[in-house]
Order: sequence, then structure tokens, then C-alpha cells
Amino acid sequence: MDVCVVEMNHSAADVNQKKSVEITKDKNGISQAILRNPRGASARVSLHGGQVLSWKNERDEELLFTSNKANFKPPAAVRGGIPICFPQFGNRGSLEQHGFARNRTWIIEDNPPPLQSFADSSSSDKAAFIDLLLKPSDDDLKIWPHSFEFRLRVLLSVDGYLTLISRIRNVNCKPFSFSFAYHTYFSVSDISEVRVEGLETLDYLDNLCNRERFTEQGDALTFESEVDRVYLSSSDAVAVFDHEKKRTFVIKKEGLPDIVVWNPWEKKSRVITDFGDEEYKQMLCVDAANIEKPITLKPGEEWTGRVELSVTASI
Ligand SMILES: O=P(O)(O)OC[C@H]1O[C@H](O)[C@H](O)[C@@H](O)[C@@H]1O
Repeated sequence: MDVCVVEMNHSAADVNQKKSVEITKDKNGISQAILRNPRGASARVSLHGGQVLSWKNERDEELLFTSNKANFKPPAAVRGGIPICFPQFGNRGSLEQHGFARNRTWIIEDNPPPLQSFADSSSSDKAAFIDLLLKPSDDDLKIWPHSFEFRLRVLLSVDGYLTLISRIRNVNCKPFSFSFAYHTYFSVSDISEVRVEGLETLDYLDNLCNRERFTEQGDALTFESEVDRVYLSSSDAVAVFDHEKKRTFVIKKEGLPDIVVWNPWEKKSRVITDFGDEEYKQMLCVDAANIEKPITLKPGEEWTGRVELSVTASI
């Protein structure tokens, strides 16, 4: 990777914060922010899509999946990491699949409006973080005629937790509605060794059955074929257990009632051009999302949706 260090101009008078964030360019010339914590964990966020492309623990192990066939050149969406789905999820609307936010170039915002502080480990005081901003272009307004400001903070805590906080403000003179997802590709050892807990007894919409509504019957979700579901109104914590890697991901969320679970399995993999045939084994998407009931913002209103990802060793 070609690295070109650019001086940041954070107004926050926090020297440690400045040291822990480096702005570089990738080999396609796209700016990216590298966040580091004192224990050696890191995260990499591309301005293309405002997309987290890497999250590593303190042993330098990658925790997110990115396809070997991913296309990193804009305006293609990058297959892996954490694409942002906004203002549409999937093909539930007239826009391109998953909306346009993941295909746009975001900017770094040096002085965003203050965020409410969180009392937990993701407190910005001790973390490395970057603030990004997306506003619609004139062309965007032609396909989605709603002025918005989308602020994304990506934050790596001292514990290595990765937190994404999205704030979407209506700066228009009429209301608008949108759907949203943090489309998170977790790296797993082998999908057949993975189970997801926290979804039991929930209703879900099955995208493989025309979004028909079913109720989850199992104690845990395991994988033997393609899964593409939107679990509705889940609790605010869901866990992904990876037996082989002895690793557990915990997804905690606020303002995001739904959870999408997706693995394309073998047959679907073959028709996705930026995805290797066998790569489905190494990934699982578990998205904190708001899909079933779109969010409506009146003029001047702001919505916040937050996800915190952590990883622990499991026995
Ligand atoms: O191929 P993409 O546009 O990135 O979408 C990848 C997947 O995203 C979500 O998980 C949807 O539920 C799936 O139906 C879709 O296949």
C-alpha cells in the first residue's frame, strides 16, 4: 500500500488523539484514515463509501472479511468491511441496491457538532476516532430529492472495540424517510463452525422466500445453506460464536431495531462477480439495521444509530 501521510487538522486539543489517527492514500489515490490504539489494535476507514475496510485486534489479526476479488475503484461498492446502506436497504425502493452512500466520496469533518458522550468504553475521550461527512450532490438530489447531512464517527477504543455512530439530519424543508444498515462482513474460520445467538424467538423476513415472515424456532442460528434474513426488533446485543477460531463477536446497537443475517453460500457466490467461489466459508454478514419501519425525519430533525463491535476469546 502506498502511504502518504497528511497532517490532520483536528481542532480537539487532544494530542494523543492526533497521534492515533493517520490520514493516508490507498493505491488508487483514495484517502483513508488509520486509527490505532495504544495496545496495537487498528482500524482503516476509506473515504470511498465512508467504509471501514479493516479492523484488527492487538495481535494484528483481521476481524473483518474483504473479498480477494473486491474492486476498490470508485464508484464500485467494495465487497467487504462495513458498507453503509443508506438511504435504502437492498432493492426496497427505487434507488440502486443498498442506496448510494456506499458509492460516494465522503469528506473528513474537523469540527463536527458535538456528540453526546457515552459512558462506556467507546467514550471518545480515550479513543482514536475520525469524523466523516456526506452531503448529497446535485446528481444525488435528482434521484433522491432530500437534503441531508450524514455524519459518521468511527471510533476505536482502548479495549479495541469498534464503534460507528451515524447522525443523519434533515436539512430540507419537507420530511423524508430512509432505511439504514451497517452491512458488517465478519471474518470467520468456516461458516459451518459458526452460530449466532440473540435471535431466538424473533420474527424475521426471509429474503429467499419473497420476504415472507417466519418465527425463529432454534436456540441459535447455524449455517448449512444460503441465509438472507431480516430479524425484526431484536434485543440490543447479538453474538457470533466462531468455534474454530475460539472467538466471539458481540454486536451492540442503539437506534437500530433489526438485524440482517446474510451468507450467500456456494451457488449465489458464483454469480457475484466480486466474490470468490469459496469465500462464502470465510464470511458472515450480521448488520445492525433499520429496515422494516423506515425512519422519518421532519425538517431539522436528526436520527442517531450506533453499533459497537467487540471481540473476545471464547472457550
Ligand atoms: O451484493 P450487495 O449489493 O452488496 O448485497 C449483498 C447482500 O446484502 C444484504 O445482506 C441483502 O440482504 C442480500 O440480499 C444481498 O445479497
